[in-house]
Amino acid sequence: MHTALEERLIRPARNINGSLRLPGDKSISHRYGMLSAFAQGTSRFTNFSTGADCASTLACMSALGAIVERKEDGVIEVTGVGGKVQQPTGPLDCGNSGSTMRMISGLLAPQQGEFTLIGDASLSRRPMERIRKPLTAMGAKLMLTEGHAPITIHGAPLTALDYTTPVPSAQVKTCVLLAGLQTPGTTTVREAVRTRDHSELALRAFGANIERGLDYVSISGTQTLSAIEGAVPGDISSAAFFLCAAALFPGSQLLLDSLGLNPTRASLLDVLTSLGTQIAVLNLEEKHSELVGTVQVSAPAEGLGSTSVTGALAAQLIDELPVLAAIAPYTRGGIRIRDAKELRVKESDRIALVVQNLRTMGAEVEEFEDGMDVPGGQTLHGATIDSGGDHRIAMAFSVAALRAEGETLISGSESAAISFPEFFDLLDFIAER
Ligand SMILES: O=C(O)C1=C[C@@H](OP(=O)(O)O)[C@@H](O)[C@H](O)C1
Ligand SMILES: C=C(OP(=O)(O)O)C(=O)O
Repeated sequence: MHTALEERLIRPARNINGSLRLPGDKSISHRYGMLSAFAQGTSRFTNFSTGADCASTLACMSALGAIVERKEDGVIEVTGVGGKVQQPTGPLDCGNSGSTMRMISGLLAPQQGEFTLIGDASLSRRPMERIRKPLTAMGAKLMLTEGHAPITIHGAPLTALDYTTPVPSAQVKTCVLLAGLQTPGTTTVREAVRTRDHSELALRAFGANIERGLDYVSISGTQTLSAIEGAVPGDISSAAFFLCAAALFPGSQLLLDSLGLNPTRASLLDVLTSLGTQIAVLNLEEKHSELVGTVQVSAPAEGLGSTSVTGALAAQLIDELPVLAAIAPYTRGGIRIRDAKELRVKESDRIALVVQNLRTMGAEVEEFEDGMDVPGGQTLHGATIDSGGDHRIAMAFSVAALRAEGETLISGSESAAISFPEFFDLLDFIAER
């Protein structure tokens, strides 16, 4: 089936002003959705992610026997299967969501039954060998299609594993932990760069026993999870678009409340600070061990400076790099990004698409295998942006468009709904024209 791409016109803005509360974090919602569906009892969440990716997770978990009820005001209730999933009647459709496919594979590998996981064209191009390897080492019977989806799993009892992840990936870490949860003995995941730790925090919240050190996390099997109630913190990766937009306009004032500020996710605030943006964090509290707070941003009168994102920082900021690169031409000194090769295997090749779209808007940019150099002090013009069906590219260039000369058309703008369906309405709300 071929569906026409939607186009969205973005006009330049004069300023960014406003106060917002954002929908729930996508990464946390995936984990709460998956774990509550697997646990014993009924869980209840407010501010669950409104994105299509988390809807894919919930749909897969329903097909596996969980009862998912959507109440008013973004509340969802999930009654779990109590540790044993049902055999689904057809393939589990993970849509566009790498998180869903990789994490559910770990959950299902030790379960009884046969499961097929499929995804859309973009997800079917993404690397899955990274989960096949550790799961196979645990004894799982898991077949890929030339390294990709569709994935077929013949569930079987597994043996515990001590695994060092070759690429920084919280999805792979979670996949192994979810298999370890159901496997006798202790399963350990070691990582050179500490990736987002929502799974560790969520597993604990659901009652699992997890041990962790600076560079490892261990889970002992077999454990039963119990239902929880909670509020999902606002999504900082969605907030990134508005934080970067505000940083572009001296005189802007943006306040985001109930925002997730987990230290493994909040490095963007440090990077924006290093560029000269003033950021205040207020009302910090913890919800199921996740830090939540209010963030107030205002841009420097003299414009943004320059910065370099490399090493562990690049891995921790991986989802925010497209928007950082998209605002880089408007800084005074430019932004250098390296060690971000993983960007090439996301929903699109995000290095290639960012470079292509920056050039379409008239920017000078140098592409590297693992990043890019974007010089500062540039003037961009409006253009037609190819989002490649990638939500973060569509939203990143909507932000770049706010400071461009002339209007910009975002082609494939509907992809924003993968993580942030409210994006364009909220952008209109805070952008003064
Ligand atoms: O665990 C998660 O929720 C995610 C981990 C990251 O992917 P990788 O695990 O592939 O690095 C990130 O890019 C993705 O948006 C969400
Ligand atoms: C890479 C992303 O998600 P996923 O891997 O779950 O598709 C993303 O949201 O930017």
